[in-house]
Amino acid sequence: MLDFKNVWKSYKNGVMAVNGIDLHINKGEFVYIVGPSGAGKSTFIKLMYREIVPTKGEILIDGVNLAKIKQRQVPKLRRKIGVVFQDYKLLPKLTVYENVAFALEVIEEHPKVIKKRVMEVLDLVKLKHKARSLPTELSGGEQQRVSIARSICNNPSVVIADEPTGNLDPDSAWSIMEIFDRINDNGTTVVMATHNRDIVNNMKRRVIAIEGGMIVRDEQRGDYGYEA
Ligand SMILES: Nc1ncnc2c1ncn2[C@@H]1O[C@H](COP(=O)(O)OP(=O)(O)OP(=O)(O)O)[C@@H](O)[C@H]1O
Repeated sequence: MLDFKNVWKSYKNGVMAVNGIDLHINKGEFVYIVGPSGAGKSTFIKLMYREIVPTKGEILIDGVNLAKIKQRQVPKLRRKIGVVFQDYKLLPKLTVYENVAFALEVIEEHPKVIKKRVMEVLDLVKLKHKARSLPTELSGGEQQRVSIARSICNNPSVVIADEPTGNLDPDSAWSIMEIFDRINDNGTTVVMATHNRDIVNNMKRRVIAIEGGMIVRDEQRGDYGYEA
């Protein structure tokens, strides 16, 4: 479902952040992206959801070449992809319900469908009872659960997460991982950049290690492989 073919990315300042990556991820896989700080993980993740485009090479999601699509087609592409960030990126003046509904309103989903789907995903992340709360009234773990609900509300084929547990205490981090696990069990591909050694070593999945913008290791049920 996701292919990188000889992908390179250099930034304007000359930094080569991704150096010739070839990769195939199957539908339904769960993949951790690990590596030292500055290794190129975030760049790799941003390429995947077309926040940035490669300097060279091709990235295909479900056969669609991300470099070839026009700017106006990007929202359509994003329907296939859910994105979760370390800092949640919720809209502070909107309630939990409205934050999730917003993702469906922008793709002009029918109001009846929106209501049903928002309550379904809030139920999945166990936050139905907080639907009327503002993000500032929630803990960090709860805010991240809202952001996951938002990322999956339009049934994407892949959820891409950049350090989703980076700001959370261990208990909240594990509750977030349980949700990702459940999403993956339902058939959604999950790609997650993380520095969380404990999680990678205890919830075994495919591990891709990046160093200097290159894949240096790719193992099924791998270890984190670096000191914490
Ligand atoms: N917008 C940018 N402009 C120029 N250089 C950048 C930009 N973003 C990242 N870089 C550089 O590209 C390289 C890879 O950065 P990236 O953020 O992808 O690493 P990372 O593995 O995600 O690091 P971390 O674990 O610290 O988040 C680094 O040398 C970084 O300084």
